[in-house]
Order: sequence, then structure tokens, then C-alpha cells
Amino acid sequence: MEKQPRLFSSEFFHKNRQVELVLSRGVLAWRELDKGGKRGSDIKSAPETAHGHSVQVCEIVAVHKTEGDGKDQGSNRSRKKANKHVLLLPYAFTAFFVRRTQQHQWRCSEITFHCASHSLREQWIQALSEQLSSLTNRPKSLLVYINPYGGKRRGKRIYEQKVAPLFRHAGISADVIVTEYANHARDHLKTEANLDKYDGVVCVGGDGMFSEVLHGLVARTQSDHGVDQNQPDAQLVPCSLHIGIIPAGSTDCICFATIGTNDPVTSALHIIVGDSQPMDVCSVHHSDIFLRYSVSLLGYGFYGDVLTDSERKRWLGPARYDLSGVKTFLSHNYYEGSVSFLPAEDTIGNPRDKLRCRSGCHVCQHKPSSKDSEWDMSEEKEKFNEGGSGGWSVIRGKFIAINAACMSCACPRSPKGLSPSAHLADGTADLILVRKCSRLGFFRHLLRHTNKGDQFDHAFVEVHRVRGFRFQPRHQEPVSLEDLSEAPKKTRFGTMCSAQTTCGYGAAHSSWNCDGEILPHAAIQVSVQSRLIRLFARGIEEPQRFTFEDPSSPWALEPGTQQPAA
Ligand SMILES: Nc1ncnc2c1ncn2[C@@H]1O[C@H](COP(=O)(O)OP(=O)(O)OP(=O)(O)O)[C@@H](O)[C@H]1O
Ligand SMILES: CCCCCCCCCCCCC/C=C/[C@@H](O)[C@H](CO)NC(=O)CCCCC
Ligand SMILES: [Ca+2]
Repeated sequence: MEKQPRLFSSEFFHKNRQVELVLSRGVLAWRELDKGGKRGSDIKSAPETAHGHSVQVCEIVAVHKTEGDGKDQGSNRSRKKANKHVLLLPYAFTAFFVRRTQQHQWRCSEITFHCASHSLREQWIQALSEQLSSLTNRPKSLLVYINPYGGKRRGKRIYEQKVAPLFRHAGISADVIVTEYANHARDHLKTEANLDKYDGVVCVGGDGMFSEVLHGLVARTQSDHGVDQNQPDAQLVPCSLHIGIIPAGSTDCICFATIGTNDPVTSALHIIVGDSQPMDVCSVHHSDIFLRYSVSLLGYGFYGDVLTDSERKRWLGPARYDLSGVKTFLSHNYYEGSVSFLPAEDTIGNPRDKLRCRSGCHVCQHKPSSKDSEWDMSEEKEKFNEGGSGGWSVIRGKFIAINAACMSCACPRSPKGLSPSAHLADGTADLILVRKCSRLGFFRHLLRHTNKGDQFDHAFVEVHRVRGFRFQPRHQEPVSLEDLSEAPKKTRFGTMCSAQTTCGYGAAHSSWNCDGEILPHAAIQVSVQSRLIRLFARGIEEPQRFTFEDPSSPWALEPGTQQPAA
């Protein structure tokens, strides 16, 4: 049977003012009392409740004993007053807790409470510590990989200065590995790491570093369970360890789309409180060979070409994407091929419904009917893997971009993302087809990724919510006689498409950008693996609203409250 949380109420001092402190129903709350012991004005630092301030115990980072002179600061006069209090109130404890600031950023705030009684202080520390240790989702031991070369090469400094002190504060132990070469983290996780020791794996770097940890952890989990990743229809086993991302990369799209910001302190706090966000992962195969996993962008054409070009400019750091973006935009290539996809039926969302995936998302929590939920073992999936067409739609054409997004792909470049209504954990991906169009049209489409416009509201763009898809580039397809008249022509400048009037030159084939890595094959088969991994995140939070008559207010519980003996 679950233990009822004890109700505590005591009087303490905070910054020379008398406060009433209450612990009940997983909430620590305090309010100022005036000189006669009545309720007075508020103290700033934690969210206001009806008549004071409160913090949920699950958002308390740590509770420590403090010297009587505590952290109180202020003018000379108030310091003198404080010193007087130290003599009278020599016992104090400090609670460190999560405070929300602007744009989804979290900070670690602290508040110190003083009292005259040693045993009262001990009882409070014990009560709070007990509640904190009952939070079993919190990690105690982490394996941390730092990419010293990601983004602006600040990964090591970010970890040492901003993250490690918070982990120490929260009593989390961390084994740190600074990577020495690309794929170091992936290979260590795959074969060497003793994962039984850890509650989670943390990567310090960008999307590429996250991808290493994802591949290492998923591969390890499958090999531990005897699952062959090369089988496109294999039922993959979800990873048991959570992954944390401390952003220190160039795009940080996975961190941004799961937390709402790419701020290292915010990410560290989400790890400390043990948040959990399941995430869909796309598995990508070519024939029966496993290529890679993707959680953010799978992009052929435009984003593949941006990446190919940007890899030659790595020395430029994050600016490489801007330069390659402009260059790729100007070359305005398009590619021919056929896309087959299995529409996700029986989902409660669609890519244009403007329902954003947010913390506690009801679209992600929706249980699909047996038809959809059994897709993983279904005949359709078998047909898909055998190249069949039951329930499948096929679109042939000339495309500037073919993009699949398992999640919104929101990032600082595009705060609403590539597919603003895509969901982190609904078992689907949004497939975006941008057909051949004018330069101006494509420019407008791109621009709408950065403003309030709807990037799908163009005649040349279509978007489908899918459970899987295949792509076959035209130059690898069997060509019919009619098609021959439209086949790309070779010129001394490269391959030239016959219909150039609006588009200029079209190369024969592009590459796939798979979460920032170039895939070696153009013909691929993609299947969405629902909720394969979990991150230390909670999805993007909506701004909090406080109601004055909140029934969960700790101040509404006064009758049952215990007074710990002083
Ligand atoms: N020690 C290392 N030396 C060289 N490369 C490394 C090392 N450690 C990791 N890598 C590789 O560096 C690549 C880029 O890393 P990371 O993702 O951290 O930064 P980024 O590319 O700047 O950011 P983003 O992926 O967000 O665009 C990754 O693909 C990773 O495999
Ligand atoms: C006229 C203004 C036009 C501005 C257009 C902005 C459109 C931005 C959409 C951003 C989509 C990012 C998707 C995320 C992809 C990551 O997995 C990958 C690895 O970090 N990043 C890139 O490939 C880097 C891709 C960079 C693309 C520019
Ligand atoms: Ca999804």
C-alpha cells in the first residue's frame, strides 16, 4: 500500500522574516507571516500559489544543511540584522529547486530557512530527503560522453562549468568519457560499456553525438535480446536506459524539440529530476541491409545536398549550414523517383491540424485501434518488406525535396520546425514532398519555416502522416518507353533534366541526410519504430497558469497538518 505523505507545518525565518513552511501532498510551500504571526506579503523566488510560494517536491534538486549565516545577502543594515538572527537562529537548511524562466529555460534556485531548533531542522531535512528518495525515476549514476569537437568546440567546458556542479549537488555520480574519435561513443556502448551500473547515458554535443549514443544503445539492446537489426520487419526491443542530451552542437534539434530550448543547464535539470519522454525512431534499410536510425530529419534532395556540401566546410562550425543552404538553394536541383508510403490511419492528428506536440501530449497518448497498433506485426508490414502494395499509396514525380520528420525538428533556425505538428511518440512520421517548382516558390516555402506562415500551403507541397515509406530514385527504376523521352540527359556540365524551364539543372541523384549523416544509398525503405527510446525530457511545456482557488494548494490542508516537535 502506498504510504500517505506526512503533512508538516512549521515556522521558520527566511531573510529575517518569519515564514510558515508546509510540506504536503508532494508540495513544499511557504508564505510570509507578519509580526503577529499572521499571513503577510509574499516572498519572491518560487511560483506563487494562492497565498504564497510553492515548489513540487519532484522539482527539488537537493536539500542541504546550511550554516546559520546561510546565503542571505543584502545591505549592511540587513546583514547586521541577519547576524543577530544567526545567534538566535543558528540552524538552517537550503532547498535547491527548479525555477522556470523565459523560453522554456530552467534554472536552479535556492531558498534558505532558519530556525532555533536543531531537531526541527533535522526533521525537515529528513522529511524532504525521504520524499526525494522515494522518487525512483531519478538517476543516481550516469555514463557521460563528451564530444570535444561538436558545435563551437565548447562541449567540455559546458559540461565542467555548468553541468557537473549540478550533478554533484543532486548526488548523481557520473563516469565521463571524452571521445577521441568519431563513433567512439557508439562503439563503446555497443560492445564495452557495463550498462548495468548506470541509470542513463548522457551525450554532450549535437545531433550527431546524440545519434552515436542512439545507435550504440539500440544496437546493444537488440544484440542483448538476440534481435537482428538487418531484418526490416524485426520487432525491435525498446531501450531500458534513458538518454540525456546536453546541447553543445550546431543544430541541437533533438534537444530543442523535446525540451523547447537548447540550454545546457535546463537539460541538466531535466536529467536530475528524471523526466521521461518516449520517442519514435525510424529504421532505415536498403534491401535487407540495415543502414541507420533517424529521429529527426530524413531528407533527400535539398537537405541531402546541403549536408553533402556542408561536410566539406566543417571548419566553419555551425555557419557551414547557412553557406551550404544558400549554395544549394541557388543550384535549385530536382530529382525524379517514386515514393510509396503507408498512411497512418486511425491517428487523432494530421500534419496540418496545428495540434502541437507538448508535454503530456494527448495525440501521443492516444491508443490506436488494434489495426494500427498491430502494424508492427501486421501483414501490411510484411507486404511492405516484400515490396507489396496493399494499403500503400505511390507518388511518382520530380522533387526538390523529400523529407520525413519523426518529430517537429524545431531548432533555433526554425523554431516551429520542419513539420510543426509532428509528434514525438505517436508511432508516425510526417512525409513532406516538395515537387519541382520555381525558385521563388521554393524560397517562400523555406521562408515559412521561420515565420508564422504555413509551409505546406503551396500547390507544390504535400504532406502525409505515415508509418513507413520507400523511395526509389528514377535512374534505378525500370524505365518505360514513354519515360525515355523525359530521361535526364548528360551534358558537359553534368546531368541535365529535359524540363528545365522552371528549374534549371537537375542532377541524377541526391543523397539522404539522416539526422546529419549522409546515407550511402538513395533507394531506401523506412519504418517507424514506435517509442523505441526514452529521453530525460518531458516535451515542450505550455506556460503555467496558477488558479487562485487551486484545490491542490497546500494552504487548503491546514486542518490535518502535523506540527513537528521543536
Ligand atoms: N572526438 C571526436 N573527434 C572527431 N569527431 C567526433 C568526436 N566525437 C564525436 N565525433 C563526431 O562529431 C560529429 C559532430 O558532432 P556533434 O553532433 O556533437 O556536433 P555538430 O555536428 O556540430 O552538431 P549538430 O549535429 O547538432 O549539427 C558527430 O557525428 C560525431 O560522431
Ligand atoms: C530564407 C530562409 C530559409 C531558412 C530555412 C530554414 C529551414 C530550416 C529547417 C531546419 C530543419 C532542421 C532539421 C534538422 C536536422 C538535423 O538532424 C541535422 C543534424 O543536426 N541538421 C542538418 O542537417 C542541418 C540542416 C540545416 C538546414 C539549413
Ligand atoms: Ca512521431
